[in-house]
Amino acid sequence: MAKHSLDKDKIKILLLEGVHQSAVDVFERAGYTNIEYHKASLAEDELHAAVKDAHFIGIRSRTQLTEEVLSQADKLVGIGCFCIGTNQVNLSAAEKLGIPVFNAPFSNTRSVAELVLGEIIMLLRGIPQRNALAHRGGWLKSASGSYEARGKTLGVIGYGHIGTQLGILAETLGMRVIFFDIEDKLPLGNAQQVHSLQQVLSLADVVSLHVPETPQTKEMIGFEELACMRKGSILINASRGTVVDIDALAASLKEEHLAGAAIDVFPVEPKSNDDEFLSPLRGLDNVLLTPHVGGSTAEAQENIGVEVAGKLAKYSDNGSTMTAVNFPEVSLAQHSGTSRLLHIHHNRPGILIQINSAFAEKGINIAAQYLQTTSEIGYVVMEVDSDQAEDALVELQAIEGTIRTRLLH
Ligand SMILES: NC(=O)C1=CN([C@@H]2O[C@H](COP(=O)(O)OP(=O)(O)OC[C@H]3O[C@@H](n4cnc5c(N)ncnc54)[C@H](O)[C@@H]3O)[C@@H](O)[C@H]2O)C=CC1
Ligand SMILES: O=C(O)C(=O)COP(=O)(O)O
Repeated sequence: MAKHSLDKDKIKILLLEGVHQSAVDVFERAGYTNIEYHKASLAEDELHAAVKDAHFIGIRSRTQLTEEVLSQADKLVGIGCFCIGTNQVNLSAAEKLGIPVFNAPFSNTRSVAELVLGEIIMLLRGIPQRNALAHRGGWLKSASGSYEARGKTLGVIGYGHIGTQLGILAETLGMRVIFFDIEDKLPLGNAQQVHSLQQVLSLADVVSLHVPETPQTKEMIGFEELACMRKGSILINASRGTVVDIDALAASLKEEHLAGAAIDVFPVEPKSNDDEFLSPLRGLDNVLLTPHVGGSTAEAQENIGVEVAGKLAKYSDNGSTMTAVNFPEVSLAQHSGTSRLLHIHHNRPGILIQINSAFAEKGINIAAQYLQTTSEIGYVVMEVDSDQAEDALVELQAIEGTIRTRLLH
C-alpha cells in the first residue's frame, strides 16, 4: 500500500526575510534538511512560485500571505510568523484551509521597550534636531525645549507585553505612567489605568502606542486625537503603521503642536532595503525615523528563531498546536509504538461519530483520541496501531467535511 506520511527530507521549509540562523539549526536538529532560505522578502510573483511546493513557510512582518497566495499553496501545512504581529497573514483563510499559524509572542518585546525608552529620553531633550543641525554644521547649545524624563507623564496605549515593560522601565526614570487599554489590566508598578483614550492623550507628555493592527486600531490617532494631545508633547509609534494617520501627524508636527515624534512603522513600508522610503515625515528634524527595527536585535531574533521553528517542528512531528493563533490548540506528547493521524474538518455536528463508526466498521482500534474546535474548524488527533494507519487514513479522507488529513509515523 502507498505510504502517505512524508519523509522529513521531502518536507520543504521556505524561510523568508532573513529569519535567524537559529531557526535553521532547530529544523536541522529535528531532521528537516530541505530548507529554502531567503535573506529578504520575495516579490509577489516569486512568492507565488515559491509557496507552491512548500510544506512550511516562515516569514516576518513584511510578507503578505493573502487568501490568494494561500490558495496557491496546495501543500502548505503550517505558517510561522517569526515576529509578534500576525496581521500580515489572512488568519481566517489559513484556518479554513486547515493551516495553523504560529508566532513568537514575547521574544522581541524587551527590545521594543528599550528602543522606546531611549527615544523618550532623546526626544524630551530635543536631541534629534540638535543632532541633525550639528551634521549640517550648526550648533544649538540651549536648554530651551529640553526636559528631564523624571516627573513627566507617559501615556501607554495598549498595555500588553510591550506596554507593561515600557511602563516599568519608564518608572525607573521617575516617570508617572498612565495607560489606556480596551481590557481591564493589572497595573504594574505605580501605573494607573485610564478608561478613555482622550483622557490619556490630554494628560501625557509622551504618548507611546503598543496596540496590534486591528480594524479598531486603524488610524486610532488622527487629527482629532492629535489635537487632544498637549502642546509640546511627543508621540511614539512602534506598533503598526496603520495605527496613526501619518498626514495628520506631519501636519501636527509642522504646526509645532507636537514637539517631536519617533516612528518605527509606516502605512507603506519599502519592500526591501533597496527601495526608497517615502514619507511625509522625511525632512522633519524633530522626528526619529527608524526602519521597523523595534524588534531587530541579535537577542530577540535568535530567541524568535528557536521559538517559532520549535513550534513548527513540533507540529510537524507530533501534531501539537499549542499557542497557534488561528487554530484549535491541542497539546500532545511525543508518540511511540503507534501512528498518529491528524484530521482537520469543517466544524459540523457528527464528524467524530462518523470517524469512530468508520473505524469500528474496519476494525481499526483507536488507542487515543483528542478533539478541539473553533467555531470554524475541528481538529482531531488519533493514535492507531501502525499496521492499520494507512487504512485509517483512507477512511479519514472519505469523511464528508474533511479539510485535510496527515499521517505521522
Ligand atoms: N516595531 C516592531 O518591530 C514591533 C512591533 N510590534 C507591534 O507591537 C504590537 C503590540 O505588541 P505586544 O505588546 O506584544 O502585544 P500584546 O497583545 O501583548 O498587547 C497589545 C495590547 O493592546 C490592547 N489593545 C488591543 N486593541 C486595543 C484598542 N483598540 N485600544 C486600546 N488597547 C487595545 C490589548 O488589549 C493588549 O493589552 C504588536 O501587535 C505588533 O504589531 C511588536 C514587536 C516588534
Ligand atoms: O514582531 C513584530 O510584530 C514586528 O513588527 C517585528 O517585525 P520584523 O520581524 O522585524 O519584521
